[in-house]
Amino acid sequence: MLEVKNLTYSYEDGTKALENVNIDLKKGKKIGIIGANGSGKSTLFLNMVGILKPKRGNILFNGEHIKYSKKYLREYRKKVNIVFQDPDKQIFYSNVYDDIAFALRNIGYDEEEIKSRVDKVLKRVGAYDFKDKPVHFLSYGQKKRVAIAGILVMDGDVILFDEPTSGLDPLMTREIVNIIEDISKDKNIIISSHDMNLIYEICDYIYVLEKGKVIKEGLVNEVFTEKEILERAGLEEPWLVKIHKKLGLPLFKDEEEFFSYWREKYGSGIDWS
Ligand SMILES: Nc1ncnc2c1ncn2[C@@H]1O[C@H](COP(=O)(O)OP(=O)(O)OP(=O)(O)O)[C@@H](O)[C@H]1O
Repeated sequence: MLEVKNLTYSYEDGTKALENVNIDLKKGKKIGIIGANGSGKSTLFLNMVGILKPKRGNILFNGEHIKYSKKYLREYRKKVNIVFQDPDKQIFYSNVYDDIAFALRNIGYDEEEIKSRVDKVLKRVGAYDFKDKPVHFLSYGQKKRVAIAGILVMDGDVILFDEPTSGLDPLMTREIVNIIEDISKDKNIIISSHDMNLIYEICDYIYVLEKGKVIKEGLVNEVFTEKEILERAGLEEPWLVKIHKKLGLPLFKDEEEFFSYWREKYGSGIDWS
């Protein structure tokens, strides 16, 4: 599994973007990295996938320090990969199918195997219907699905999502959330965002970044009830947390928790269906 140990990173111009950051993916299946603009989320992700190299500290995968040779990174990115915020950074081919097939062709799979794998991921992200379309005709949300499919087709272990819903309308946001939830059933995922509602809904363990430092980590319910920490990090409480607090209710993560609390307290007098 992936681990970040005492990571410090500074850019060429001297900006210290990360300082002594520790992240352990074993702590949750769906890890959230939250922080305001410029807090270091993207820098952290770029270090985790080996695009940037730590000035101090290490990235460990399955207990071993990652290496920075081309050969090592090619193998590493079959296991750990990133879906960038901007899908245009990720899509290189003018045709959807070819773009997703690219990595598999590079590895040397035969075309039959490639077709079966590509079709499978296209269906999984709801992009099968436009698989033969030129990429420049796709909407932003459709490109986002193609970018996710391009990573998913590698069938790795860990996927990092950098601001996965930024720039999407509510309907497309919901669809991307559903795709991420589905992917998280068989992969470890890590999501960076300043959308607290999204992180609250999806993630189980959270790290809060402020000016390159982790100022808090913990289970969702522990982190999101700490208003001062969120304010310090320049973030807002999720709307659901605000409502819980106003109503004096304990913090429920999902409908199931809410209904079982309600049934226990008030019996089954109300028909919620
Ligand atoms: N190439 C670069 N050269 C110099 N400084 C940089 C570079 N990229 C990022 N930074 C700086 O590093 C710090 C962390 O930036 P980073 O992009 O990692 O934050 P972020 O949390 O991802 O922000 P956002 O939410 O806006 O994407 C900021 O102060 C930023 O200005």
